Amino acid sequence: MEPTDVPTGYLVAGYRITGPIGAGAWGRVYAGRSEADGSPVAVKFLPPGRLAPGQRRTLAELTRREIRFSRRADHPQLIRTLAVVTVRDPDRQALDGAVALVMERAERSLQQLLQDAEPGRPLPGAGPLLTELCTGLAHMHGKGWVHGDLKPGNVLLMADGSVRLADFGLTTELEGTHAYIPPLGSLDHVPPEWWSQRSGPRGVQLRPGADVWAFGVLAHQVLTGGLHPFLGATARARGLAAQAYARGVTPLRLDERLPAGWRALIADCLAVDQAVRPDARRLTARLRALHTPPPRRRNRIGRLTVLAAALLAAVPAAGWARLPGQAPLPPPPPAAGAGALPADADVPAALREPIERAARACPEPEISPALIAAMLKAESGFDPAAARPATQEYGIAMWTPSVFKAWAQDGDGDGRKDYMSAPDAIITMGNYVCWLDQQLKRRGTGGDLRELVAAGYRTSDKTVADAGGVPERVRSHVDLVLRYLAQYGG
Ligand SMILES: Nc1ncnc2c1ncn2[C@@H]1O[C@H](COP(=O)(O)OP(=O)(O)OP(=O)(O)O)[C@@H](O)[C@H]1O
Repeated sequence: MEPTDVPTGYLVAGYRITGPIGAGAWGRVYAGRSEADGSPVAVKFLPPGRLAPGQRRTLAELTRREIRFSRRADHPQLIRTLAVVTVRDPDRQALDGAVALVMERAERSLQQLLQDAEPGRPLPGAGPLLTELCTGLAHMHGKGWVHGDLKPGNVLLMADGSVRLADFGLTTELEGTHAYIPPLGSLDHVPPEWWSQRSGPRGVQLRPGADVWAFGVLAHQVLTGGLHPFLGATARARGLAAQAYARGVTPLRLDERLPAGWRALIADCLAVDQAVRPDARRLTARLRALHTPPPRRRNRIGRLTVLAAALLAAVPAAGWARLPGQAPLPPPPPAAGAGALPADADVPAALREPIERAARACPEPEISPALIAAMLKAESGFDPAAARPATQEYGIAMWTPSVFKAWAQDGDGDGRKDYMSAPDAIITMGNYVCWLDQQLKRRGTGGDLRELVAAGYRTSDKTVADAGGVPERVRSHVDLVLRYLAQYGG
């Protein structure tokens, strides 16, 4: 195919090209800047080129899909397309008629990150990265779309650390239970059913389970510094190994360093029968739970802590000890009385144990009993029956029921997860603010993390990160939390 060489300084749709980023099978991507405000962009040129008829048809189909889905993609984890134009430049034949897709610019791709990774070790921030990615996938599936080409090269990492799913050239819309795409894809990430399918006039059939399979492969790569779950020197050999597993000839052999929870999640994604692969929404909830420490019963803490200390001492360099997504290693025990709420604090006696338990479950030092107590007092004045129906906030921690559902923990051990139960609401709050704290650290948002967490609980981690600190509209609430925090010795 004729390459689309775009010179530095070239102007397209108000964006000035500043240099090449990379090339894919069908197009080239360049860095650029907006002439209006200097903001960085990436511009993908899909060439008009002189192609063989079959190639031309495929390119036209990919371009049509890319334009269609890029324009409609509207989610924080899907790359945003700012403009789509057809280049008109009769003086440059190779460019005249090319389609230029102007997108927000990422810092690098997951593919690049994996190339530099140490085999066997999880990438830093692996758990939150996979969770964010899965949120984007769940959004697409919720709309009835299948991405169709999920692979590390199509997962982009932004300057603020957030993740975007990109490249909608093979994205398609479900018609009933199936969709159709041209018979293309990354051999390393296509599911086993892809290999055995005959391509009909509309291409090959696709279901959301294909994306879930690809996610399982990708999760294995992210959690093991790039190792593919199926062994082989080439993508085709790995594809054959995946097919042998699907036929029951060989068992699934995931990297043995993977902790049990992650191993089970990946194995579920790599189920041979695509009907039993988990859906992306459930997967997101499982991912969240995997990289936030679960609450523990008080009488088990001593035993678990001894075990954790032994494990930490035995595998200090294994990499897993630092994986944010790994729950099994509990934090070290608090020294007697350390972190406990002052005896004379106005925290109701019945709430002290769940508050201290919630804080202990989080390895982040900012998430102390004093902070959780201060947040609860500012939220509801410690009233388990509090309700603000106008804003859909209920219970002692003022949970919005739909948000609570995604994070819910059973704090009182009655087998139910109920935001009107104070222990359930408090333990879930601890779980959520622990994740918030980790997200804010990962995004590098500057400021006092306790303030940021209190603000994030009222808004979201993204709102706080975008504001670069406490957003003005929650300032007075955060000040209240800080006042109570000081009273509780925090
Ligand atoms: N919005 C973006 N910001 C920064 N880099 C990008 C952006 N979009 C794509 N890239 C990078 O540009 C390069 C080419 O991307 P492109 O989507 O054309 O191909 P690919 O996904 O690498 O391969 P293929 O076309 O075979 O799927 C890749 O390295 C990709 O990470």
